[in-house]
Amino acid sequence: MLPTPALEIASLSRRFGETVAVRNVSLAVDRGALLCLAGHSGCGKSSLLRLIAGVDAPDAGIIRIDGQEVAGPKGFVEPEQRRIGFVFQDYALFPHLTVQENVRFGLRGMARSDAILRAREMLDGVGLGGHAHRYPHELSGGEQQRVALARALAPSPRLILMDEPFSNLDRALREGVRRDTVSLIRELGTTAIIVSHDPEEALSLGDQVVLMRSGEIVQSGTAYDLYDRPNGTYAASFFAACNNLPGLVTNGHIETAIGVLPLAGRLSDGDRVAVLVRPSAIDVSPRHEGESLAFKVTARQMRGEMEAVWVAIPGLDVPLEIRSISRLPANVGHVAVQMRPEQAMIFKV
Ligand SMILES: Nc1ncnc2c1ncn2[C@@H]1O[C@H](COP(=O)(O)OP(=O)(O)OP(=O)(O)O)[C@@H](O)[C@H]1O
Repeated sequence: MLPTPALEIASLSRRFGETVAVRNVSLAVDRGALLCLAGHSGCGKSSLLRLIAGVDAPDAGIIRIDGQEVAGPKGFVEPEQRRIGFVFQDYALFPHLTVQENVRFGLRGMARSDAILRAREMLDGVGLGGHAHRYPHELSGGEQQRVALARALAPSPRLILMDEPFSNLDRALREGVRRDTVSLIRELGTTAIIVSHDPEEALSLGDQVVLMRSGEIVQSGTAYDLYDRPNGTYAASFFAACNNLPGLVTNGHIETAIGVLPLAGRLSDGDRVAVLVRPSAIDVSPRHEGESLAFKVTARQMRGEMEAVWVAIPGLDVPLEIRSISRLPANVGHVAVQMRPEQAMIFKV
């Protein structure tokens, strides 16, 4: 028999007037797994998190935690009874309580001496053992985030929910805090759901990534599934900018403005397709004007590790964007471009 998932959601919906914030969402998260909920602002990520936490109730559908129905036809389990930890975007620390008291707040009901020991253990775990008696305003943003994490994890929740937990940190700090957070969650074996609108963060964080749009799940899978095998143009473009080339199936292959691709999937002559190619999946090399397959460079931008190059392609409305790690000569005016066929994503239109 398969193990019971830590969280199971079936056909969940929540509507606010005309707006359907969550529409027929179903998903399962294995115990100890980390799921990242990704999507643009307003797609329903926070609404879904609130339903799981129990601070809001669904109009339809079922939520089960460790096999126990917490929302659905059998009734509704109050948030305090769900044993869920929550880390808010702004951390929501109590300003008048010390760091240790903030962590102990999550341990109401435990004997005082045990709570102090547990708070100390958690603060050591997030590297803040020496800051126990400080107040939140005496901490940096990264330290406040770690206190919020320690507070949420201290009561050993069945599930931890984190709403954009890294978005208030500056870029230099974010990656380190992200790594430490994930390693602590993994060490404790806690099942976690992290909301992010940042595509790179979503790909790097979770065992499982769920992409939402207008309250619905667009695609769910590993980061590799979503990035390498998106199920449509929306998922392909969400995780990285793509060039969108119109293609036509002709004589058993796909013709585009920058070359021909072998036929993939169930397509036949005359079918129109969208060929999505990431800027990094196109090779570029110098050519002389007038040579066959020489395209004009319209702009270049040095980005350090790579260079962004835009190239005018006859038949395309917008210049083709290429990101190249090999250097082009400073005075290059025309280039040849070559897309890597295995990295082209083809969708019937
Ligand atoms: N209490 C509410 N009353 C009315 N509409 C709501 C309410 N909560 C959410 N919505 C609407 O539901 C939709 C989903 O909102 P939600 O906050 O879940 O999105 P989100 O993906 O978390 O966005 P963000 O990343 O900006 O936080 C939005 O259109 C929002 O305006």
